[in-house]
Amino acid sequence: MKLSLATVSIAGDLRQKLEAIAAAGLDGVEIFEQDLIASDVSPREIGRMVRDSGLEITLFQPFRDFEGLPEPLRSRAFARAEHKFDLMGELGCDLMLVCSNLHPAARGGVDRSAADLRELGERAASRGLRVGYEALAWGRYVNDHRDAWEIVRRADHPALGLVLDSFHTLARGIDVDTIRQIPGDRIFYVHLADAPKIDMDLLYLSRHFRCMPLEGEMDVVGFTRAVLATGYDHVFSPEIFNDQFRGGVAGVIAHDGLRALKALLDAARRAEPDLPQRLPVMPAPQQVQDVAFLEFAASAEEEPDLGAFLARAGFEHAGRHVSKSVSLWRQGEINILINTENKGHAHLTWVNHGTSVSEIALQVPDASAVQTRARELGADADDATEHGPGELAIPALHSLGGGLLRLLDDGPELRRIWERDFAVQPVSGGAGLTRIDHIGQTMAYDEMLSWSLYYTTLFDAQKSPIVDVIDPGGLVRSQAIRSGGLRLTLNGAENHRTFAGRFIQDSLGASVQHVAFGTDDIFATSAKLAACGFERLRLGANYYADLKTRFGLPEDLFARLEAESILYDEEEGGSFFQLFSKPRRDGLFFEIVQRDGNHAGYGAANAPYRIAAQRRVSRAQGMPLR
Ligand SMILES: O=C(O)c1ccc(O)c(O)c1
Ligand SMILES: [Mg+2]
Repeated sequence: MKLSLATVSIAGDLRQKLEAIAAAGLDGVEIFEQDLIASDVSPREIGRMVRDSGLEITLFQPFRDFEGLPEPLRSRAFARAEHKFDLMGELGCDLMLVCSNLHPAARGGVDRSAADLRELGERAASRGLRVGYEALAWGRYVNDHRDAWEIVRRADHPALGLVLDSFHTLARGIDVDTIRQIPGDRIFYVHLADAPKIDMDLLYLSRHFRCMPLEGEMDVVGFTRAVLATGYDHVFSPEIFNDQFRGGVAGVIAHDGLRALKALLDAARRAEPDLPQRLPVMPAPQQVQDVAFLEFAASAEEEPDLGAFLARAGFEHAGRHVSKSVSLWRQGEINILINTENKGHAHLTWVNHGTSVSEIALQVPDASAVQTRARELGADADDATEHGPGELAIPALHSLGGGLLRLLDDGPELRRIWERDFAVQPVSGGAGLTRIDHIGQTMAYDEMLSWSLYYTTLFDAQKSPIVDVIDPGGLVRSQAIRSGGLRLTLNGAENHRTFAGRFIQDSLGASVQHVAFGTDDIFATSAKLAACGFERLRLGANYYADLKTRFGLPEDLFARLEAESILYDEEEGGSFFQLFSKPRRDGLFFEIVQRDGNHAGYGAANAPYRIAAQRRVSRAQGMPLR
């Protein structure tokens, strides 16, 4: 089995694309014709470049508008194909994709198409080449893999096979199990792509919104299982037409491609253990149990200010690291570290991003198995575990954006972290914050899919549909991910005029912008916070005027919400209370939430009003927001 990537999936000129695909560790590359024609490198030289970088060319594509044409178009199509066969000889590629015809003059008819493709197969075979036929979801006569297969079956030529593409099958809602009846050796190639569930013209959806397998909402695992069940064991190749990918960082997207492929094959193997192929073996994805701690990187000068921000939220100083300049702040089950070391990862984070979250530590069932899975999925885990003599070696991984994920478990070593690495003193109850409810990470919108892929492939996690949040400066898209006790909200900012976008610009890259803490009694917490000097974000009167009529809240409850600037939301599962701190000058803020019943949301309906209020505060503090 070979893992490949189509050049159309990433940004750059052909040379840059090949470098990125090779560096990501894929086995092969599929040359999209436009990339070749646009290049000033000769086909022979391209072939050499590919092989020199350790890759092979898995496919040349697409050859369009071929089958079912009347003369003289038919003869011209064959002449065009012969020219492409010459080119493939120079490239050193033996498989060409023919996609189903869109030409207005094309005629239907299974036998006519089968005859044309049979002849093309014969001509290809005479040069030692092969042809694969793919049904485009918007093909004029052929738009279903079952019809494409019937044509290939009737053409009955060894050099002609079928190309399957998860997008075309899944976007049309075709039962993937129909693939299981196709003999595996008649499938010549498999394209993989996912997409969000948006109801729109399929050609437009395909050309702009495809994404890597597992990044969207289609059942690409079911598709892949059906393909594997046929015995197919050749190439799997993401072919992603995506507006963000075209302008993204090629190396990152190529890396995502490999990660998506490996996680996809792993998911298929777990769902269907009897599959005949040798598939990548890695530890199972685990559910996170809890957030064990968060570490902020700061300078010694800035530590008092951050400490005061924590103290105003009810945190108490609870001890220090035995050998490093790291202080521990506690409340309920929550542990927050402030690291002011002048070397190591935290220091680097501070140098690059200023005061910001440098590590997220997660409690998992088996930390070293998570680290192994991450490595198998291409995460860098080697130099991440910094520790002094006599201190615990806590497994860690580099996550995206330069942060570290630290992994703790209940094994005999790691469960001793607080007694071994810290001198801890007891604290009182603070303001009643019990645990970290969720962590809000802000990134550029075009990086958001990479982040969600990272978390959802590493852990046993579910993602919620993306919601649009309107900031007066632009759109921010928000994606919630949950794995057991870990809830994340990824906020993708489209520009730097939004509150989130401004934060990315100021911190020079993606980072944690907010931490939400849970309480069991928002009003008791609110009173205690007031006593601690918590600076709460004030919502406008218009918000409360609307809230009053939105839900039938009792008068006294509503009055308290308004007086204490607590936001409210409701869904079938229960109610949700939110209270925000004013943002710091750097844009970081805290949120306090109470979930009643099974409320699983994040107050998306309130987000635009909260953001507008935050912008007012930040502008008053001198942050240059329009
Ligand atoms: O959008 C297209 O035209 C196109 C071309 C080739 C493919 O393999 C495909 O899936 C789509
Ligand atoms: Mg395709």
